[in-house]
Amino acid sequence: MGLPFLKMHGLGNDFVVLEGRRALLELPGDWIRAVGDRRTGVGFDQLIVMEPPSDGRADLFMRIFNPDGSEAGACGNATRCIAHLAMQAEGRGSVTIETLAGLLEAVRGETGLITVDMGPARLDWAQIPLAEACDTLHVPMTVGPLSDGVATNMGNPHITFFVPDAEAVDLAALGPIAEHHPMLPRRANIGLVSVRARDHIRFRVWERGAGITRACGSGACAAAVASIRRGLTDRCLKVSMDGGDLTLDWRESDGHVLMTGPVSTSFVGEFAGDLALERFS
Ligand SMILES: N[C@@H](CCC[C@H](N)C(=O)O)C(=O)O
Repeated sequence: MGLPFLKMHGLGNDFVVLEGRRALLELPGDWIRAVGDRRTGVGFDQLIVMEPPSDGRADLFMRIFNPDGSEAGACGNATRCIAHLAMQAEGRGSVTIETLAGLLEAVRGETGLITVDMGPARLDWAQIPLAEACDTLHVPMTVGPLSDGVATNMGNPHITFFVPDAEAVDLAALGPIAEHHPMLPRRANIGLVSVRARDHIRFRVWERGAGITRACGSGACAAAVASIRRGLTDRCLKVSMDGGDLTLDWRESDGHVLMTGPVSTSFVGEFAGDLALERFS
């Protein structure tokens, strides 16, 4: 039996989306890695499985896998994509999505862009988590020219480094070293920020378990929070990535980060693979 999938992306950060609400999908790690590898499979930055929610307040649960088979707690760009699918199916303008990191509320604005409340930025060293107690505004970790980073947990761990010119940094070489640095017991997504104005930053990312991607929603949240904490930008700003722009707002009243951006559907496909499917009763 074939397994249908949707290929979607948010600003070029691309996803294979599977329907797992009627039948529990048992996805072997080897299968995830083979499908995620662009040389052997359809390829993705993240594999997203829609599952039934465990919390009655949520419309659905979103499970997130990286192409190396690891599971992530948050994915901002995919949250917009899944929110779009759920809103379209229900004919509604807002939905609540459950993730490993918590409940995320999403609304479609008049322009068609989707805003997700990505929840609070977690800033304590143990919440990131880091290997030892330190000030997360100045993480004692150096990788080549990258140092004095800012650590943020947005449901997943991020280290943001400020550099004069993000384009000039060899992220392909430095990203994997930083991702596996001993300060990061659960690894981390590695971001580079160059500040362009009080309301605009340039952001490049090396994603944990995925490598360089064209955009990272949770990384954009972390980059915005880091820039604001350092006093380099205002609380509402544009984050420009290789794949396009997101608008970020770190709300003062509750410390939640609001992320606004677009959603795209690329194509519908079907895996012919022999996956174990366990029917819900
Ligand atoms: N693309 C994502 C982040 C995906 C998860 C990340 N690689 C991790 O392991 O934490 C986004 O848009 O936020």
